[in-house]
Amino acid sequence: MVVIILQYLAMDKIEHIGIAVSNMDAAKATWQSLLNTVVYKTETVDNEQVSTAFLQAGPNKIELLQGTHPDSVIAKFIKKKGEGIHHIAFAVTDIYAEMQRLKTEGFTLLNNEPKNGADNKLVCFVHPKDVNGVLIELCQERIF
Ligand SMILES: CC[C@H](C(=O)O)C(=O)SCCNC(=O)CCNC(=O)[C@H](O)C(C)(C)COP(=O)(O)OP(=O)(O)OC[C@H]1O[C@@H](n2cnc3c(N)ncnc32)[C@H](O)[C@@H]1OP(=O)(O)O
Ligand SMILES: [Co+2]
Repeated sequence: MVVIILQYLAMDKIEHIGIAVSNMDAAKATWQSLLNTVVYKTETVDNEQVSTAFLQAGPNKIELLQGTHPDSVIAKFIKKKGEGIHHIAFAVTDIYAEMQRLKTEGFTLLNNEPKNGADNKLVCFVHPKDVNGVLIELCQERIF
């Protein structure tokens, strides 16, 4: 029983890798050519000031992100570090329980409550300063 509970409170798999891009149309063409596939979903997430485009590579997903405002997190990131890998997102079964677990483990969460993400997810972010410089996103499927 303990094993099942521990499994429940864990990161299930890498849900997507977020890539910050400055020109979405050019980036979509690049990644479609690289992966020999087509973007399966585009979505603007206003509360994050980002437009996103998703591509599937086997069981894995690439999320292209472009800022929709000069002050957006993505625009700031590109200004500072240029285009590139922005975050790694993990799928979780219970984002509330996982957030609580990470807090007790001493990780800094960037939002106290899960927020609506792209691709029908509830999301939360973990500060890169606590994870060897890597921004981490937790994703739980939104049921409704
Ligand atoms: C939700 C839609 C979609 C989805 O999948 O559903 C998304 O993934 S949206 C993705 C965009 N949204 C976010 O990233 C939200 C969480 N991010 C933040 O809150 C900020 O970006 C934060 C706190 C990580 C950094 O913001 P801040 O204002 O502090 O910017 P600074 O430039 O001052 O950065 C401080 C410090 O962190 C380093 N940094 C910033 N971004 C990243 C990153 N993506 N990966 C690694 N490190 C990052 C930055 O270089 C600074 O480090 P320093 O050593 O002080 O220079
Ligand atoms: Co993401």
